[in-house]
Amino acid sequence: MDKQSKIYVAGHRGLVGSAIVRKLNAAGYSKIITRTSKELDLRKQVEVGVFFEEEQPEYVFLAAAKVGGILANSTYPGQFLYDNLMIQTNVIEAARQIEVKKLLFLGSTCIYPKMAPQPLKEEYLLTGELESTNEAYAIAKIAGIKMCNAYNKEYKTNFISVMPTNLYGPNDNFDLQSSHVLPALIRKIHEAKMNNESTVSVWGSGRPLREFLHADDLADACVHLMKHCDAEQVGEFINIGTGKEISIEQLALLLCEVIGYEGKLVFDISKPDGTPRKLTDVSKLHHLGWKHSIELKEGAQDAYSWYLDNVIKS
Ligand SMILES: NC(=O)C1=CN([C@@H]2O[C@H](COP(=O)(O)OP(=O)(O)OC[C@H]3O[C@@H](n4cnc5c(N)ncnc54)[C@H](OP(=O)(O)O)[C@@H]3O)[C@@H](O)[C@H]2O)C=CC1
Ligand SMILES: C[C@H]1O[C@H](OP(=O)(O)OP(=O)(O)OC[C@H]2O[C@@H](n3cnc4c(=O)[nH]c(N)nc43)[C@H](O)[C@@H]2O)[C@@H](O)[C@@H](O)C1=O
Repeated sequence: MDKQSKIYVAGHRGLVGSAIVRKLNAAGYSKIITRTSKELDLRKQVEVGVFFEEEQPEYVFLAAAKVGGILANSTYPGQFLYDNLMIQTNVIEAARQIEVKKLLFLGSTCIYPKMAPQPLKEEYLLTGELESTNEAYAIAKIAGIKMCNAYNKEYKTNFISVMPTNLYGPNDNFDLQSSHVLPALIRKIHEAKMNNESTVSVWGSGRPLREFLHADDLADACVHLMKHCDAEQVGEFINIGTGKEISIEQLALLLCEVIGYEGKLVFDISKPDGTPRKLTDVSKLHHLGWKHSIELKEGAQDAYSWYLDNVIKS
């Protein structure tokens, strides 16, 4: 991939897609193609095919998807399955038809079995029952991995699949019903502080462990892999993470410190905990020459600053 390559970033307005566009712009890539979901609904196969025929991208970052936290995933499994299957299937097939040089597909570490050994190694895929709260989404993502690998085998494409851990950063989703835990807690703790509330509600027991990677780090890893690692080096897919975990309770306490809130945490056990742990084994990623650089405390401060500058002040 060189600075004149035609690069399509699907989902460019999202948490991941916008980070990838920022990273590519900063590195001097000048031919970046984007479309909003209003301009191009990637669930529509014919429209996707016409777009690829007309634009002829050479590289594709597939960061468009229907994405949400534990409550959204467990409430709308049909939409999560349908939208993600349609989006990824249409884009991967259209990329094959016009012989895109390379495509990077974004999955998620929710693809692993609920009780898989930790840290999660890539070979643990499909070795056990999935976590029920996001099974539909996980099945879609597993189908995407299998499709990229099937196309590499049959059509000799160069399609790589990456499985990031939980992400956060600029352009995250702060809607309290559909978001992930970190942006939800930033908003809830900030609002508790502004409204002088004595408590803030944390869903579940607070005991689950999660790993958090800043979207700018993820974007850096995606560009690194797109530039330097082909399908045979990546293998079936590759984890992207920090290899470090924290409990939800400790995350909430860290965010209270970052935001300057001194009230109490109240745990709402009517909400699901989800999978108890999903810590990535990142040895394969390190072996391919990439390691994260943004630690959680620094990243959380950056995410809160972005929230203040772009959500509160807007
Ligand atoms: N957030 C996280 O914690 C994690 C995310 N991932 C993966 O990273 C990828 C991106 O996630 P994230 O950036 O968080 O998601 P966001 O919800 O922030 O962004 C998703 C993007 O997809 C686009 N999109 C959704 N539906 C359609 C559609 N029908 N047609 C065209 N575009 C569509 C949206 O476009 P528009 O804005 O124009 O509507 C949006 O920009 C996903 O594959 C997700 O599975 C993996 C692990 C963790
Ligand atoms: C990236 C990954 O993200 C999803 O999996 P998840 O990690 O379980 O998602 P989550 O971030 O929503 O929750 C993590 C933990 O945090 C707790 N929690 C506390 N308080 C809030 C809260 O206010 N909101 C949310 N959402 N969770 C909260 C919550 O109860 C749970 O124990 C997949 O659906 C899928 O999208 C996927 O791939």
